[in-house]
Amino acid sequence: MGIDAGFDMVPPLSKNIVDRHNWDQFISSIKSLYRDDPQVDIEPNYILFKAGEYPKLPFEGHKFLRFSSKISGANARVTKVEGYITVVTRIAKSYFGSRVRYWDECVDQYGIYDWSKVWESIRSYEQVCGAEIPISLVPSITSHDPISELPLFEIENISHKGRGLVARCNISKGTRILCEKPLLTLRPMAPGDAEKVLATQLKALPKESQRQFLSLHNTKPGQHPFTGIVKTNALPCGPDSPIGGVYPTICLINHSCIPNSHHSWNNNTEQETIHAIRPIKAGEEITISYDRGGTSSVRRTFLKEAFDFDCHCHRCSLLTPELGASDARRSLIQSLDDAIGDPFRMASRPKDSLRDCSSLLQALRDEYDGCTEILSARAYYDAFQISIAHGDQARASQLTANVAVVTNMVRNNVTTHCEITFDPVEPIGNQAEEYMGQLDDEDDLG
Ligand SMILES: C[S@@+](CC[C@H](N)C(=O)[O-])C[C@H]1O[C@@H](n2cnc3c(N)ncnc32)[C@H](O)[C@@H]1O
Repeated sequence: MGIDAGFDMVPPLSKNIVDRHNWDQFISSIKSLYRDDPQVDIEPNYILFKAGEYPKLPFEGHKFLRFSSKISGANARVTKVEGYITVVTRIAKSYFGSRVRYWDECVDQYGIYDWSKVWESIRSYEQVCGAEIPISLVPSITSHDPISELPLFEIENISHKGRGLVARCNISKGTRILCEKPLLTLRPMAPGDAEKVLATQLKALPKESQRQFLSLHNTKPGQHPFTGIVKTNALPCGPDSPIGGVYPTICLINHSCIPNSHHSWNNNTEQETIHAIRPIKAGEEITISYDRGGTSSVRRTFLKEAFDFDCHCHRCSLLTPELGASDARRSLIQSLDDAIGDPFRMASRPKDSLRDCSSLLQALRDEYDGCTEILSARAYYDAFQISIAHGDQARASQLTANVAVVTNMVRNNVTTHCEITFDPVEPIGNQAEEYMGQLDDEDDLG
């Protein structure tokens, strides 16, 4: 008997690249913190804390459920196991946030997992899982022209932009153009540290992958060349992920403020995927968006500061009157989006909020030449939420057809979503939009 304390990882980590990356960083921090501590041993498969009940941290994060020990009794007092638990918990929280559930039986808190499961997980630390295929050796999947069996694109020099991908044949909307595993991934850190980490990662790659990485564009060559390549090319591994991935072919795709393709991270396959979001003609450049929207001056400033280039896309190359008209539409989109996001307005004036959703959809269509499924996703979702919040089941159910298609997009974030299927679904809408438009005074909403 005795009193236990520790933390559980809830839910457990998976084998995906993001979890693996975070766990590796966490283990490195623990190793360096306790490098000179004679009571902490680095065993072949885990870190062993020789205190209390000798808790362990495995090198394979997906096996981990609990870090704990009895914290009462002579043994524990002598070996200060409580201190290890406190410090390891704090560091784990900095990497995994609320997934780390601290518990302490002294104050009637108990772990989430059954002890039988925990013991089973600890026993599994002894065996190492089969070696994983290094990311860089997994080939990319490139869609092919069904007639010629050649890839759908070629790499060409593009005026003012360096290299880029150009469609070899007509590509229809929804086509998966390319799918790649990252050559390497990196989380934000000081440039000096990043350079060292990247040098180590690069060294471990096969020669061909090293060559691919080093051949990528670098807007900031100089003191930190590897970091410069990552800054110029990395795409986030998932919505809002701090981890960036660098890809041999996807990183050759240039930016456009009216892109014809979309990039998304698939957490299950750990691949970045490029889909056509509008029909692309043979000879047309394949482009994605690096920016966050806004008027041309906002985009220009962002692209210069974040990526150090002046945009030469079709939209930014328009003459003043057309560019001015585009900027006016972008400002309208921004103000409608802000108004829809106002929770007080949504609660007190739902009809106005729904009208804004409808106007936003129209403004998006005007600005993006009719191809707005991705950007429209949130507008439909917001309209659905407003209707549901006000008990308007009829309108909400009209919107569900749209929401069914778009929730996937919204759930995965409208800007960098994953796992979106671009089946040739009739754009969400027409019926639901008409229904949203019927906002007359007799309407029972609000
Ligand atoms: C990820 S790389 C794209 C591939 C690059 N063009 C190459 O030659 O390797 C990003 C760089 O491409 C160029 N680029 C991308 N989109 C551009 C655009 N719309 N206008 C001008 N340059 C662009 C910029 O130099 C930018 O730093």
